[in-house]
Amino acid sequence: MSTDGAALELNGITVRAAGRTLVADIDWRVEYGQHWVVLGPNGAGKTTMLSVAAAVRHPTSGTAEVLGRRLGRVDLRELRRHIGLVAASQRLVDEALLEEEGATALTVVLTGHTGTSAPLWDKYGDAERERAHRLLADLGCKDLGDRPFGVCSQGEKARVRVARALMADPAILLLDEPFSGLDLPAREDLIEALENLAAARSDLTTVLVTHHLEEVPASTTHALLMRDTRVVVGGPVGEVLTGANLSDCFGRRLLIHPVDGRWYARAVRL
Ligand SMILES: Nc1ncnc2c1ncn2[C@@H]1O[C@H](COP(=O)(O)OP(=O)(O)OP(=O)(O)O)[C@@H](O)[C@H]1O
Repeated sequence: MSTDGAALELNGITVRAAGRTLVADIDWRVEYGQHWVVLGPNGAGKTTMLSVAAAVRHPTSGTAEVLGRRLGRVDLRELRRHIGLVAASQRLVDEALLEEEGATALTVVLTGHTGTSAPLWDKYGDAERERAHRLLADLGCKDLGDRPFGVCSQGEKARVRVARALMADPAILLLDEPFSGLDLPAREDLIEALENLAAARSDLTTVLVTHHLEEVPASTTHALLMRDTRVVVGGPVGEVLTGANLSDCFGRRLLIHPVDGRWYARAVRL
């Protein structure tokens, strides 16, 4: 896949459903190799916007180009092969099936190669198995290969999901609230794994949707803040993650503390 132009370019996109506007007039450009975080209150439109970026839904108006392909003019299934997506909405069906079958963590990662919710064994040779093992190791869970996915902890599952999304060697990795339900050590392990991934694969583009500033990896290069269906501000992370911008975005006076490349937030008590 060519890496000319932007990894993602949304021009004036609006998404409407059931008589409501879910996102309105969004302009957003993500260059290859950038690592974005998208923050904003519940219902701001983050997941809706990410579903356009993931080539899962079309905008109602405006244009969306993902990896240089214009949505509406390309085969979405083919395009999705180049997009790694980790999102609760997309995982429910797949994972229930895999857990029922007693699939191991390695098998779950292998299914990322075929983009299927069941393993297609004749498609996985030694090279794919080696790659799946390597990805598990890269995500800090090299000993999990033989463990049934169903018994893995929430933190282990979260990292296996990222390994699965990377199995098809995507050009862009989209993560929608990958930290939800994780305890503090599991969250920190996943953040470290994402930072290591960014360091190891300089060509990979990532977009992370999260609710918590504490979950923004130090490898993040850019931030987009959303509120009420719209973008409040987007740009280099150091310029965007300020107390003034986040207070504006969340509608509360917030203080932001950058520490060692990470960020912490708290409300100002009146
Ligand atoms: N298919 C749909 N039909 C009607 N309303 C929808 C649909 N999908 C989403 N919405 C609504 O659109 C708004 C934006 O939803 P979205 O999931 O994009 O927000 P979000 O910023 O990701 O929120 P959260 O942080 O709570 O996950 C919400 O009010 C949601 O209820």
